[in-house]
Amino acid sequence: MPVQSEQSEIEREQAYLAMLHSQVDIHREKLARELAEVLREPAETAQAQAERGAAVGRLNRRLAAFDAAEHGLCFGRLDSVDGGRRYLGRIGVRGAEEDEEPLLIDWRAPAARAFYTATAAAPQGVRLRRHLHTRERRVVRVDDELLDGTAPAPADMELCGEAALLAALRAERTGRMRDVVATLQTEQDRIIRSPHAGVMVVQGGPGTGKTVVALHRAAYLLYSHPRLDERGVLVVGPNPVFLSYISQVLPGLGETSVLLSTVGELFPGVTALEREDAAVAEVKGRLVMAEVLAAAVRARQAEVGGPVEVIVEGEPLSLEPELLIDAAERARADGLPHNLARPVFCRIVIEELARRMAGVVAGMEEQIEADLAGRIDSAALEQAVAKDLAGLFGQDAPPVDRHEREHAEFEEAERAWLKALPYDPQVRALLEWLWPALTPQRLLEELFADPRGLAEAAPQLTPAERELLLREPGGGWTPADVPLLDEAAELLGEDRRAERARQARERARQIEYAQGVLDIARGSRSGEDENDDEAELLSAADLLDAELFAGRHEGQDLRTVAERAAADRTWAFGHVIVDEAQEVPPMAWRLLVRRCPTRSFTVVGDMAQSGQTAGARSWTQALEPFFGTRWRLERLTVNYRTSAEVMSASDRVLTAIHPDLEPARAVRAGGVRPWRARAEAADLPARLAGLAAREAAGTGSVAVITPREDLARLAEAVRAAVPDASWGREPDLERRVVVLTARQSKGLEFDSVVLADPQAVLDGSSHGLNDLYVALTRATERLAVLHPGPVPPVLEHLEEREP
Ligand SMILES: Nc1ncnc2c1ncn2[C@@H]1O[C@H](COP(=O)(O)OP(=O)(O)OP(=O)(O)O)[C@@H](O)[C@H]1O
Repeated sequence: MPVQSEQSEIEREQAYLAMLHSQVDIHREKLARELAEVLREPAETAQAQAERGAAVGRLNRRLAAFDAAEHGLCFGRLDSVDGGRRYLGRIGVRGAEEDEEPLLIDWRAPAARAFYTATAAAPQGVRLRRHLHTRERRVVRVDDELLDGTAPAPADMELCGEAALLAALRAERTGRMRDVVATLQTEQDRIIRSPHAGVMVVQGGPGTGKTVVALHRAAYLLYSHPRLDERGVLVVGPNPVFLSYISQVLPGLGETSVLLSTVGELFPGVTALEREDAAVAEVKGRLVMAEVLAAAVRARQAEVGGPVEVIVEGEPLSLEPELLIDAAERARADGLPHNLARPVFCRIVIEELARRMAGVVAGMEEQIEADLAGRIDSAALEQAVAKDLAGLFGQDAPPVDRHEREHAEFEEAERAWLKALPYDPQVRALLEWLWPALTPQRLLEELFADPRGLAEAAPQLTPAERELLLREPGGGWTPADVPLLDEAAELLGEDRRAERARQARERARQIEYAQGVLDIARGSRSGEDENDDEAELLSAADLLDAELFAGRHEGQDLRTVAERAAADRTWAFGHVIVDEAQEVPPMAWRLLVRRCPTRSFTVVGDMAQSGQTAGARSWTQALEPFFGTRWRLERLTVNYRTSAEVMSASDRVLTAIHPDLEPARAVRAGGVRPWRARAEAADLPARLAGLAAREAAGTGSVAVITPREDLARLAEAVRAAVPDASWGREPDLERRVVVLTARQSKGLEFDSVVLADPQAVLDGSSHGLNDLYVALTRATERLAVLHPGPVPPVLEHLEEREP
């Protein structure tokens, strides 16, 4: 487009953008007023409170969407062959009149679709696609694409909005992923809008936009299924660094009903920060652990080797194993989890003990009677008793049936024991031993501290594998423990009676507090109500007020859906997105399926990037145990991140991992050629530091990727040259230079990558090739490899240079 006409087009679009922003400002103000009004209104019944909570949530979400659209509000325009024109943006904007055509169409609306799918070959009625590049509220450039057949046919792959896409891809990385609503590509759009309700798996090589697709799909689903807002979407990533990398994308799209989490953060109340050996985590992740835990719970249910004795009021009672086995079977009969079956078991045992105690007492009485009978003339005694009774009741004295009396006495004694025994310390100790009330934490700690118990619960594991699981209690939790805790929580169930009693006490306390507040308020009134009768009436009425007053402060849960979901282990999400899904072990899948009983999943990953020691080799192997064959596979084939040059540097590694996996096609060529250099082991830290400093002086972000064992030493060397460089458990991705391991770099990207000691990365784990592949494919522009020894054969083809 000639410069002058581009300028006038920019001005024209500027006017439209300014009008859109002023319209958004009006809508935003209206919403803020509505929100203030809702918050001001009293809500006294539970229903009113729930309605108010829902209204506040809805208004807050809409406000967040308006706020998020402040930047890049409008990014596209479609002109149709019939003269129609539509503007596209991050949100939909209506005009002042209800029936007016929308001023801006939400990118997720069906009417926006052609923006992502129209091509020169299949223009779908579109004549022109325009990308608007904006900075704050200003239009700075427009890119036009004519789809009327006048443009030359693309040489290889047809890109949608090529100029805008390439500009976005060339932009420097900031350490935070951005949304790409303006440049989504057709194959990505198809997956994002897929109506498939079940499990969708997206396989794609590095940089093909799997994370992009997953996050935009979450936004799309929340838009097209408004009810999903109430249940929220869970996005699971491999580690906190990755989550912080993607954390801005969905809020930037105005979506707040989303919880980003690692699997290790999904058990409220447990912070799983401990590290452990990959071999231990691998055993904990196996599906067989579900059986092991079930057996461990079973072993805590009256598994006794012989009769069990308990002394009640000095009386030794013995319970035979058959009786206990029978009681345990009856307690389990309804399929209740352990803690909920416990009261059933306890009741059966207490009934038995009460019967025995009543029998013991009756036996003692009989014995006394028998002893007396030996010494007293019983006929004379009965005569004397009859005479006494006649004296009391006249001739109507009730006849005495000895058996009936004994039976009634027995029953009464039994009832008394039924009441008393649950408080008897010996009985309580016995029941706690036979069928303890267990928390998931206690079950796991005790199991992993008990070699014999573990051997009995886990015969499927080898002694060496069981040895890996053993540890002292109290050592903290690891991420691999979390799915086990979750599994245990399901097997144990939660006896909520104590919690309900606590809530009742809490409510009584609130009412008492409210009453106190009202009393103080009343105390400041004039003395006119101080007539006794009236005071009596008042206090009853005030109690009602106090209840209402207390009620005002409960039930008003104004937390966001994500906050509520994060605090509730039993929260059922409307949809779950699993990124880097090739990393998810089977036990974690069980947990995730429980978090979404409707099994609505988007699963994205790349089998070639699996770092799991015993990871699955295929999606079928990974998913079949949980979803059977009920999942659909989609593929992404174009690599948007790395240049063709960087891609070809990693080709041989991919072939070594999976000869049958097709490498993704790089979207752009002509970048800097990757290179390698030999650096003697003793010189490696200094050489690496020098190279990092040189790269840092260039453009964009820099990652120095090191073998795990050498991270601290090499990171400190880099820091000596680049003091601002960040490394550690959660490095700051917004620093110019970040030092990390290949595992930590999963899912991330940097303008420049310097890889240190590839052979040590290869030797560092049984999945060394996969780790190396991940490391090489993080670079968008520049890639350099420093190798202390001979170069690994898979990297021999890189150009050799002086470092
Ligand atoms: N349509 C697009 N428009 C602009 N940028 C895109 C597009 N698709 C992907 N990208 C960019 O390509 C890069 C790689 O995307 P993403 O991280 O989603 O890939 P990935 O398949 O998850 O990669 P990996 O498996 O290596 O983690 C990101 O910078 C992303 O913003």
